[in-house]
Amino acid sequence: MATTPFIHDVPAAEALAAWRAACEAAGCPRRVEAVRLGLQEAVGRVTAEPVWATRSSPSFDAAAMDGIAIRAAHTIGASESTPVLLDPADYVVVDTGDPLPEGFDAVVMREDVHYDDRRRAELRGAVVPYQHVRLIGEDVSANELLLPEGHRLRPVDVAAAAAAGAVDVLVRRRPVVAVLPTGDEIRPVGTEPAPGVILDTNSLMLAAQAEAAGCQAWRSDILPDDPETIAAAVRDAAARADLVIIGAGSSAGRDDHTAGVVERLGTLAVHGVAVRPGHPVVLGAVDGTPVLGAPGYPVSAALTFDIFAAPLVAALEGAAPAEPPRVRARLARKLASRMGMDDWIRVRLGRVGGDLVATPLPRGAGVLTSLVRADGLLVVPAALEGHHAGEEVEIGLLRGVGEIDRTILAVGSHDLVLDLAASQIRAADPGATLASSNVGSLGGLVALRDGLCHVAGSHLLDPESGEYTLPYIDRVLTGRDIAVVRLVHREQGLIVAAGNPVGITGIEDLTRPGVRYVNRQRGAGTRVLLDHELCRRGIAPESLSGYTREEHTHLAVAAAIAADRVDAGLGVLAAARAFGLDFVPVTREPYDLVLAAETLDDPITAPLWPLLADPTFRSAVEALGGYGTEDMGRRIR
Ligand SMILES: Nc1nc2c(c(=O)[nH]1)N[C@H]1C(S)=C(S)[C@@H](COP(=O)(O)OP(=O)(O)OC[C@H]3O[C@@H](n4cnc5c(N)ncnc54)[C@H](O)[C@@H]3O)O[C@H]1N2
Ligand code: MOO
Repeated sequence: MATTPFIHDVPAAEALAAWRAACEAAGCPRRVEAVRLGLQEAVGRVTAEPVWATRSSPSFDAAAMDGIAIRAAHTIGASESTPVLLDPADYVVVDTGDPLPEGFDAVVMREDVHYDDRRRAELRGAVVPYQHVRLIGEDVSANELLLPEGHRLRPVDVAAAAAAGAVDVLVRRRPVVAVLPTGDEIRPVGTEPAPGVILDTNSLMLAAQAEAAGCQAWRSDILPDDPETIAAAVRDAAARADLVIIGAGSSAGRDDHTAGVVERLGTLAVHGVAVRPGHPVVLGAVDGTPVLGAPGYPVSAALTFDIFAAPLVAALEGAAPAEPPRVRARLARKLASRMGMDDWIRVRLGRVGGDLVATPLPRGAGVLTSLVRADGLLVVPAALEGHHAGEEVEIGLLRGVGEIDRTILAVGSHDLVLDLAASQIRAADPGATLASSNVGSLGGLVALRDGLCHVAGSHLLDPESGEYTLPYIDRVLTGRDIAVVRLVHREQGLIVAAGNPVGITGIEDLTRPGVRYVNRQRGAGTRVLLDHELCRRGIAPESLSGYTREEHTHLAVAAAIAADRVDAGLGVLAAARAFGLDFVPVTREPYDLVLAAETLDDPITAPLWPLLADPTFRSAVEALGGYGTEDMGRRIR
């Protein structure tokens, strides 16, 4: 196939099939070689031939209980009122696992045997033949098929194989995966960050993904964006590996050489798939070895491995690729998706009122934490424009349902105290999780109304009454039995660069020419607060340069100031401190947790309440700066 000036959008399944066909045509081996391994080394490997039992297990009739071996016929007619007495010659004391003595056909548990003073055994019930006897071959019989070919061995499999007479098994060797990071801007992990420097986090991840998929992985040095160097490295790797992964350079930039190199050295089967993230993927073969060009963005790289590399290496081992368990969940909010591309959406999951709820995480291909925090993956197929809020969707699980069922979903305004609480809850109970997602205070109350979270974090000022949050509850959650638990009081103010170089002294200064402001998103309590402060002073929002520029968290506001993209933003003192910035106080406000009253007694939220009463936690919160914990945990409604 000829290279096009730009990449195609081949559907994922078609791309995989085209890659397979190209690999076959290029003479890539269908399977890696088989090796014989001792059972203790074979777990995780895939069988290269069936395992037949050469021995029965048990290999003799065995007592299944501690007690006595008897002849069942001797007990006919025995009952509570007409017990049978067996002479010592008519029974043999046996322990679990002992061979059944010759001529005996049943075992009676010692609990059911009474002896008289002449050591006669009294039995108060009839016994059927082979009671408590494990017959020859009960587990497995000689000549039975124990494990088929293409089976990934688990601990139970090797134990059963050993019991059935095996000492070793013929399995596929681990496929070898070579990872070749490329890019002039890429530096090894551990290098000091500087503008333009990107740490090579992808090769760490891709190699680990390969190992987790059962392969042996190695990484080359980071290669410069030079086609000759990359070509030489690919040839070298192709000679030594079963799959070569070239990191980055997959797209259409001036320094993107992956597709060109693959085409020049061998076959370029696919460049560009209808998958996002992962769009510019390169699939081909060089010198009889499959080659995958993984896009540079970390989420794209990770998903590309799962979608394309994992099935390929599983096929090399002769096994089916691992499939995540699937569940159905309700979507917490509307999800738009571009037609023509499979959209891989990372989601958080939690169980609210019996239903699993999926909250989409940030979608950027560079937002690796979206995969870190994800409980599952939702694929919006190319044919769909997205999903409605509340629609039931299918999710591939990345975490156990048990853990998900113990996740407190906090949705609403972001506060650092929630992050601290999340880490403390996990430290105290490894099975419990607090997951907070930030949609602003109002968004949190709406999510609570719609049954999409357990707890909403809110600090919404009602300008008319001067009260926080409660008036909004009456409006948004009308008629519901709602509890409000105070979390903290906190200092809100203007975050400014260290040393306050622009000389901001208060809200009025935000209108000064040249002062660049960064706002919070609509529905965020901090934005409501700004609007209130502007209104009180008769300042029009349009007179702030940057009123429409939005960030979604206090920390993101602080980060923008630290990077000198803007001069000021309203936020909490703790966020200013976290970035070593200055702070001009504006007000002190309460931040509350809003929840359905019945949720107070829900076992899911149980880990939260003792934490709020814990003096150590309170001191840790105060140490963040700008927080008052005097009312922490007090129910104010
Ligand atoms: N004009 C277009 N530009 C881009 C397109 C497009 O269709 N047209 N596609 C975008 C998409 S989608 C993706 S995905 C990326 C793919 O980029 P490349 O594979 O060419 O990779 P680079 O441009 O070299 O890097 C992208 C990004 O990833 C970082 N990176 C690279 N290597 C590593 C590594 N080992 N560890 C961590 N991060 C890495 C790199 O520094 C860049 O930030 O292209 C878009 N552009
Ligand atoms: O397709 Mo790219 O891989 O979205 O980021």
